[in-house]
Amino acid sequence: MSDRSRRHGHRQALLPDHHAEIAGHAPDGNVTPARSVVIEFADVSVEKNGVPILKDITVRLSERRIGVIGRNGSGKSTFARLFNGIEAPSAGTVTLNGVTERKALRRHVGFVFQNPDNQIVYPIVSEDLAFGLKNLKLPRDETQARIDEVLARFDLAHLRDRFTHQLSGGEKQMVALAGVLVMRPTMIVLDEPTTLLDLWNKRKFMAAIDALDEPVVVVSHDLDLLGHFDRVLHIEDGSIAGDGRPGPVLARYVAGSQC
Ligand SMILES: Nc1ncnc2c1ncn2[C@@H]1O[C@H](COP(=O)(O)OP(=O)(O)OP(=O)(O)O)[C@@H](O)[C@H]1O
Repeated sequence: MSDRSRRHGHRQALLPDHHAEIAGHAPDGNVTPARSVVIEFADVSVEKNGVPILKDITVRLSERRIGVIGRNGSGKSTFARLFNGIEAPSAGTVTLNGVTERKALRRHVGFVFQNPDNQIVYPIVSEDLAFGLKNLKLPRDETQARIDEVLARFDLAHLRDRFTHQLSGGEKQMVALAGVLVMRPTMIVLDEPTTLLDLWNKRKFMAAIDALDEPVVVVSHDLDLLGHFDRVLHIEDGSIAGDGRPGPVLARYVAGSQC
């Protein structure tokens, strides 16, 4: 399997069956009030080539907006990738509302990468959005309705028939997010999603994130993005060094960075 197809696996794998039951989307696709989403890491460690990357992480997350901060190489991306099973724990378990199997986690957790070029596969926006839906074998009308809905939701209808390679960085990141949302995931994890965006697109993208009903986990070095979140985790050297409301966690993190 190529790197690219591995990266896209999560989009293909998002299927509606269990998702309907967890996220509160009725089988006909209509959204009902979501019941709470709880993800639990129990004694989770990740080791690569004998190097401990994450060390015995135990945490229970149920907030709607969770930020993850930490120094370069501290283990944030590895932590983020565990949510939807792109990464496997070497020890311990990750459980989302009772679901632990990695393939099943992929069905429930959408993942947005830092660089949308790693996420967008097809040359036309509407084709790209249809890509993950193909596996669902939905009637054509339903596929088109979902695409129209997600484009309308983010004011992107004008991009429907555009070449993806001609989009601006901000437009690409919005299309990448739409490609995840069209699969109606239970929750969404974003790994440094605004790094490539200018100030305007960053604000627009984060406004879109704030508007989501789905629970969201955002890994970011941009502390301004996380100030209004419900909870922030500070990862340091593979462990959770800070956890709580953004104010105190971010303040301690900033204080710790002073030379
Ligand atoms: N296959 C591997 N073998 C050994 N070490 C690895 C391997 N893959 C990743 N690492 C190390 O794991 C650590 C954590 O990586 P990770 O990408 O999770 O960090 P991060 O906090 O997201 O960093 P950044 O902010 O720079 O993106 C890094 O030190 C990285 O070099």
